[in-house]
Amino acid sequence: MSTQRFTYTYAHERQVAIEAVVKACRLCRAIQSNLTAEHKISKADTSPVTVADFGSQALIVSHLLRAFLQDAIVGEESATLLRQPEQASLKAHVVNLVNRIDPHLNETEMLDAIDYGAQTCDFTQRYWTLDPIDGTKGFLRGDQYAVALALIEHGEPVVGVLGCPNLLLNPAQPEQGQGCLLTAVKGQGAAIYTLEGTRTHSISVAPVSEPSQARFCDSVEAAHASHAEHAKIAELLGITTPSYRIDSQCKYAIVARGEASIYLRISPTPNYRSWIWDHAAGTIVVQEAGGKVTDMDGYPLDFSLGRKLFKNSGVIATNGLLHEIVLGAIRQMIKRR
Ligand SMILES: Nc1ncnc2c1ncn2[C@@H]1O[C@H](COP(=O)(O)OS(=O)(=O)O)[C@@H](OP(=O)(O)O)[C@H]1O
Ligand SMILES: [Mg+2]
Ligand SMILES: [Mg+2]
Ligand SMILES: [Mg+2]
Repeated sequence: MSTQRFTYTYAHERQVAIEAVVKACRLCRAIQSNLTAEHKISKADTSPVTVADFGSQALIVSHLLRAFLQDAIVGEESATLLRQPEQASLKAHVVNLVNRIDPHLNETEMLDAIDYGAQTCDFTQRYWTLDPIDGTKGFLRGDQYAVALALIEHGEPVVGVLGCPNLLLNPAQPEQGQGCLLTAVKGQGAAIYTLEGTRTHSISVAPVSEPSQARFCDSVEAAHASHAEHAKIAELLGITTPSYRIDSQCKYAIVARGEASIYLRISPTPNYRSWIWDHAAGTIVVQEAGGKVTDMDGYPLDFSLGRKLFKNSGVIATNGLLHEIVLGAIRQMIKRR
């Protein structure tokens, strides 16, 4: 008797996730091209949020739930601020923007969709995680940002979609213009899609094995990454080219398609633990493009513990070939601290 093993392909999950991110990118693009000072709102932790962050979360959560009614979704934002009576005009603004993309979503449904993402869940089981705008500071500056959505199963990403509205579709052919999606499914590789959701080509990391030839990337914001320590690591590796500073999970995107081979993220804040949505989609995109992602001690990122990567300090993404040597340089840098 022959036994056939059934391999789950996540085809439906990937398609629905792409559709959701396409919608959110349309909203974010429209807002970024008309940004004014009033778009910047400070959250309780003083980090910025905009109408686009709320609108993006509403569109993505509601789209996912139409297909996967039972699924848990963990997003960065909540509707608490929008529900305050004194924020009625802000709320109306978000409803108006969302309705330009999805006219069927009323105010109550929109607020409920945003808050659906603020719930907790069993992080050891299947759940989605969403950063409706990653790199909000970059978004506000008019620079790079990403819409990042991933499906997690048993603590690891199995599907990832990164919407990057300001990243060139194909750096080898800049005339094709700005805006792309990167997608990956566990065991199936990574690919680029247009911002409208059409597949264009598969991608892979750069085959660089000599560290001094590698280009590395890190955060624009000095508050998010220790630029001084990154410079020491680069020096230990013999890298003389300055880092490619780029906001958001676009850093994972450029490693995945070979424009850089190392992404360093050592926080300047001691004991800082990253949010899961800041790394889930980027991690699987880099891994499926042939690269490697770990924390600064070389351990895999563990997405099963809650809203943060509680067991991981720092994040290092490389083309794989350079991973061990980068971890070695980090150990040397730490010894000299
Ligand atoms: N102290 C500290 N250390 C490390 N990381 C931090 C820190 N503070 C904030 N954040 C998170 O950084 C997210 C965006 O950072 P990036 O470096 O990718 O973009 S940027 O260059 O800073 O714009 C940003 O994500 P968004 O809030 O989605 O924009 C934050 O979650
Ligand atoms: Mg934020
Ligand atoms: Mg983020
Ligand atoms: Mg965000």
